[in-house]
Amino acid sequence: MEYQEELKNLRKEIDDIDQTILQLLNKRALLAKQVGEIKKKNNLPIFVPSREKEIFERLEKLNTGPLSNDVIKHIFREIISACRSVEENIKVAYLGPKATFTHQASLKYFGSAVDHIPVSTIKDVFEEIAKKKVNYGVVPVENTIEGVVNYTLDMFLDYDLKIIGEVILEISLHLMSINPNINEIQRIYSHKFAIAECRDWLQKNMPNAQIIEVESTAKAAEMARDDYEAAAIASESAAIVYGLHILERKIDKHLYNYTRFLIIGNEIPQPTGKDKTTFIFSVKNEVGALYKALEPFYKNQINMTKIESRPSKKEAWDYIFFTDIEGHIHEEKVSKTLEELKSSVPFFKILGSYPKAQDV
Ligand SMILES: O=C(O)C(=O)C[C@]1(C(=O)O)C=C[C@@H](O)C=C1
Repeated sequence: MEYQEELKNLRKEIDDIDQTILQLLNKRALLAKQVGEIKKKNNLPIFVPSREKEIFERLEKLNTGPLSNDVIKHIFREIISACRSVEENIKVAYLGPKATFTHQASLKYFGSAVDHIPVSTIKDVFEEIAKKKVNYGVVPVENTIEGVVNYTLDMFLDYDLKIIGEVILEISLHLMSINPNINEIQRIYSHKFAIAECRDWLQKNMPNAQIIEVESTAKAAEMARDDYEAAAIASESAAIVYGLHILERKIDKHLYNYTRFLIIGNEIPQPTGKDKTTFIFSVKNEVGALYKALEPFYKNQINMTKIESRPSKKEAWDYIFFTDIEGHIHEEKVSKTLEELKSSVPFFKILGSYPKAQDV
């Protein structure tokens, strides 16, 4: 009986704390609203990734536990997302349908208090932003197993939009079905990347199943919901959204299966000290042209983290180089080096300077 009294007292203390948290959350939201009014008057963007990053880093330093930094980040992502939504209703288009990995990336980046709008193609994501129907967009750009999503890179040649951020997700692919018996599965639906990532497991464990490619892992889950003899390879959240049983977990069997997504918008975010700049350029078709173009980066000690070539689609055998470097365009060293490159090549364009993804 004594413990009941103790429980009652502890719960009373929790109730009091919840009340204080509730009052403070609303107080925080009202302050954000005032910040939002100043930003609107001065024509500044409502979403400020550099400020959000500063908040997460500060809290990480202040945190003494027992809650982990990951948990704190998760909670504050939602608090900031909710406060932002009091300032403005932000709309984000992502490569749908609901429960794709891109949807998860969008939730991870913006939190749940924005309008996450599914669209059918990567091109539609760019189109919605260009037409100002949404503020931002989320698209996949590369996977550690399957490589670059060329289609996303090509879109930057057709649209004058900026990369404002990136987010990295660990990919775990599961086999799922409305049918709890794996032995009755005749067909398996999934996206071509997911099928390739699970090929070893499929050959070994389900060699007779028919493999059917569809547009996304989420679409696969939706189709499996309506076909009792079928399974889908998709994410945990797709299993939840479409009400499927997970028959086998993590069939991709890759230790490092990550996908990087780009957040697309119109502005260049402020520097945070841990940024990345992405640009594209072409070179003349002559000996040493690429070597000469890249020399300023070596000379000025700027770390180039990626370079990817794609056909320009203007002339046969003419290429555009998609390049990532460390640093922000507002840093003098970076802007000077890029000026140097710009003056020596036939084509150059900045795609964005944005905070590096924190995890991984
Ligand atoms: O500091 C701001 O600019 C705010 O609008 C407040 C706030 C927050 O909730 O802390 C909300 C949205 C911004 O992206 C950054 C931070």
